Amino acid sequence: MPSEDSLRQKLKKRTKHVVSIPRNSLRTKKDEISFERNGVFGRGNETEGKLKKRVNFKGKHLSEEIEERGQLRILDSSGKKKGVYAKEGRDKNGKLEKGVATSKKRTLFEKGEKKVKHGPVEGNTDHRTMWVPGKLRNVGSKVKRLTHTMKERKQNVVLATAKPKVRGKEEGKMGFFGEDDLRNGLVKRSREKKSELGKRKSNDVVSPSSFVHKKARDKMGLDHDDAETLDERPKKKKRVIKLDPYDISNKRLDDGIGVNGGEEEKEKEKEPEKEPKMSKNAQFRGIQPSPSILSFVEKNLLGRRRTIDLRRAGYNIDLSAPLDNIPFSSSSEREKIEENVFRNKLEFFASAKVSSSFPPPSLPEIAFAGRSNVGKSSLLNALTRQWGVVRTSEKPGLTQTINFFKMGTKLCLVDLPGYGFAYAKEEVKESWEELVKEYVSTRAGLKRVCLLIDTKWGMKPRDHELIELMERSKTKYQIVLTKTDVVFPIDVARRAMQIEDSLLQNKSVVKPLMMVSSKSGAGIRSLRTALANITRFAKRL
Ligand SMILES: Nc1nc2c(ncn2[C@@H]2O[C@H](COP(=O)(O)OP(=O)(O)OP(=O)(O)O)[C@@H](O)[C@H]2O)c(=O)[nH]1
Ligand SMILES: [Mg+2]
Repeated sequence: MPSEDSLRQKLKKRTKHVVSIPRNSLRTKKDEISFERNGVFGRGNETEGKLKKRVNFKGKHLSEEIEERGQLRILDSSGKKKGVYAKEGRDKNGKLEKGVATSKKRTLFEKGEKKVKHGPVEGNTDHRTMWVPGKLRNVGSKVKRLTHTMKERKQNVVLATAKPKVRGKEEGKMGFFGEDDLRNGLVKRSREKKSELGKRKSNDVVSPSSFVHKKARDKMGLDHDDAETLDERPKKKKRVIKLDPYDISNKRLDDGIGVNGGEEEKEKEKEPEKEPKMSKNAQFRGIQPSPSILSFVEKNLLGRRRTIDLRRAGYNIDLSAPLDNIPFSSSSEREKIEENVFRNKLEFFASAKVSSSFPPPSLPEIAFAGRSNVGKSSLLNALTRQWGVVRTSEKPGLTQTINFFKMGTKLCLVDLPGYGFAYAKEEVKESWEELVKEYVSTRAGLKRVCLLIDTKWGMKPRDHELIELMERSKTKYQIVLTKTDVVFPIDVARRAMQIEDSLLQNKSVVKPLMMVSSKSGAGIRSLRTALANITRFAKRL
């Protein structure tokens, strides 16, 4: 077996040659130990081991080995950043650089981000490139921190306008930022906004990761879409003007409401009520006055009128109130009162706080009752045209006693205290009310009670109370609407119609309902005539 022996010897020689040659020349024992300490070989890097084997097998010189290692490390460095830096600490001869491959270097490994601050390893730009994403991440986080407040302020705008445009590569790139942002926590409101956007684009969503990226892009506000912004704006509501079908207050009387045969009235009556429950105001606006009332309102120029209308109607508007003069009359003519009774001087002769103080009934009496401030005292002055005899006031509750006034020797006018709201104590007001009730229900010689109702407000519960009382005591009463000058003519007619309808069943009420204005004098003449007739047929007591 000489051939076998020779082969073995050859093999031994080869093995010795490979192992013995390079160690002393390229690497000292110290270096080896330091490498092991640094953990390059000690970590059992598989790639390193393979490389070593392969190089040894190829029988190359170790200087070449190092060079080759350097190349391979660059290729290998994609997932082994630490290893790359450790290896960077060597020079071309395989020795470690001063202060790099030592413990300082190790600390740099541990604080990965600091490496960038110290600068990349010389002569290895590829490795610097490796850390670019990390660097960007740092920059991104810093920017995020600095602009955090600003983002919060502008968040709504950014989120509303953010829309992912590009996918694939860019999406992956953006993932760095998006994940960072998500880690740092998103504001609740932004999540809600983005979820809305996500919902809207549910068809586009491919995977949860892409959704995360999209959210991140939304947050960063990198992509903008104007169309999206427009969609996010709150839509303006269209203004809807509701028309009250019953409100005809804007219509003028000469528009023919109810006057021209009342065709519209009939049509409206046929129509079934769409709204079963109407407000009181709507009900009032739905009242259709009778033609007789409307013509009376027009004839007496009742309601709020323009001065030009009064002038055209022939009234001398230069005369002081009341304007109950006849058309085209002069100042002297105004002094004439057609009714003999009201031409007499008005004289106060008695007042009573209690029924026992009432003067003995010697003349036919006409009393003026109503709520406080309704214009009772003013009407007395207007009727007699003797302003100042009866005291009036803007303050409700001026008249606190029953005041008796004589009109010559034929008639007695009685001014009653008002009821309802007044500037007086409750007990006092109650006593007035009781006195009034007693007077209207028991007074002998009382021919008529003019129950005054404010045209604007209409009848109130206490008015109904008094009416019931007069109905029971069979006292004749007549409704007089006052202050007609403060409302529209159509509303005067409506109020008159409303009250007439409500009193249809009453027996003691005297018709027609009267409408006056002590200020303008409208309707005063008609009322005066109506009251004068009472004295004409009244028997002297
Ligand atoms: N616009 C307008 N105001 C009036 C009219 N009649 C009276 N007034 C005013 O209403 C207020 C009250 O008038 P009065 O006559 O004192 O009322 P009253 O019913 O006697 O009041 P009491 O004595 O408190 O019960 C006064 O400021 C009057 O000027 C009217 O026809 N038109
Ligand atoms: Mg009064």
